[in-house]
Amino acid sequence: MSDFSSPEFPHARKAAEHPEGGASGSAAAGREKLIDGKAFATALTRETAEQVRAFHAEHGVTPGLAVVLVGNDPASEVYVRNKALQTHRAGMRSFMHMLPETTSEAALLTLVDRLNRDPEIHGILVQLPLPAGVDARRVTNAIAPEKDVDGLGEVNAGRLALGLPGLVPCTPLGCMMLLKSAVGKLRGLNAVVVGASNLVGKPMALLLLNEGCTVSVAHIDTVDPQALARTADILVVATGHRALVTKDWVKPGATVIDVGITRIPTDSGKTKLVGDVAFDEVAPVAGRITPVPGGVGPMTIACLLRNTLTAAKMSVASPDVF
Ligand SMILES: Nc1nc(=O)c2c([nH]1)NC[C@@H]1CN(c3ccc(C(=O)N[C@@H](CCC(=O)O)C(=O)O)cc3)C=[N+]21
Ligand SMILES: [Mg+2]
Repeated sequence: MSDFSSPEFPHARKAAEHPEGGASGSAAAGREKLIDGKAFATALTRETAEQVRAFHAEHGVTPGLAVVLVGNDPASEVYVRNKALQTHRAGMRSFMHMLPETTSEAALLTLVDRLNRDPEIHGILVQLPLPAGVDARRVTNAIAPEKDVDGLGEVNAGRLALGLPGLVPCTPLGCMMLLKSAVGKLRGLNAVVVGASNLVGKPMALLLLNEGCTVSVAHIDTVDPQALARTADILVVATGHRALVTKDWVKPGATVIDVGITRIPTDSGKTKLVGDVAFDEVAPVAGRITPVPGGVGPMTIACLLRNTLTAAKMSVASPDVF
């Protein structure tokens, strides 16, 4: 069971001490500055796989994750591609529901209800965004709280706000693990979160607050987000605007976590992923920084698997949480 007020991150040391495990990003930045999310995620998933084996040996249960993808949003497809691979790598079962763009809200609610009742499924994730005309809040909230591995339903979101144990949204959880690994003690530090989405910005701010940071959130109506960002010891950027954060936004020595993923075309006619941070100019100023790709993205998936295992454990333990 994860605990918002004192999460334990057993691999923090491992990943921090072995940052050479295949991160991308600018070599000029100095590899010691890079926070290697990919290596950290690999270690975390390896540990999850071990726990899945032990859990199966004890209870005869294999954790199962259902993913519902409606339409063909490119960001969601990146996620699905990596997720299916990792789920099997962790020894879990994966149930994929790829539905057409025209799927109705009623059909989605019926599917979620069926998944809620299915004893082989311990985690349910409905990929966002959902098509216009579908009430995403209604669908997300229909997921049973004990299977809500995205942590986006009202029960888990409320528990996070109250500092109680629950299922924590995967991307913010992954960011917290990377921060603990890179920074160590967070208590008393100034943290600025740029972006206030329900998926990342808001839960991120709450996790940082629960760790004793002084937290500010910059959003679309913030008058001078750059000046606010410059006060940050910890800067988390999750806006979806590529290269928004330039070196003038960053206090020297700050730890920078880049949650953005935008796919852009390259000169050679291929595509590549870029973040919300102008990496090449920010990296020399920052104390530590996550690359894109190879930073937060892999951690999101590793945390989804970890949450699915947590949900499976709760299903056999008659939890007092929900
Ligand atoms: N309900 C819901 N929950 C989500 O968490 C959610 C979602 N919907 N919809 C889509 C976004 C996007 N997202 C990603 C997660 C990992 C990578 C990822 O693995 N990134 C690799 C990609 C490498 C590559 O393919 O090139 C990296 O950054 O290194 C990407 C994107 C989760 N999302
Ligand atoms: Mg929980």
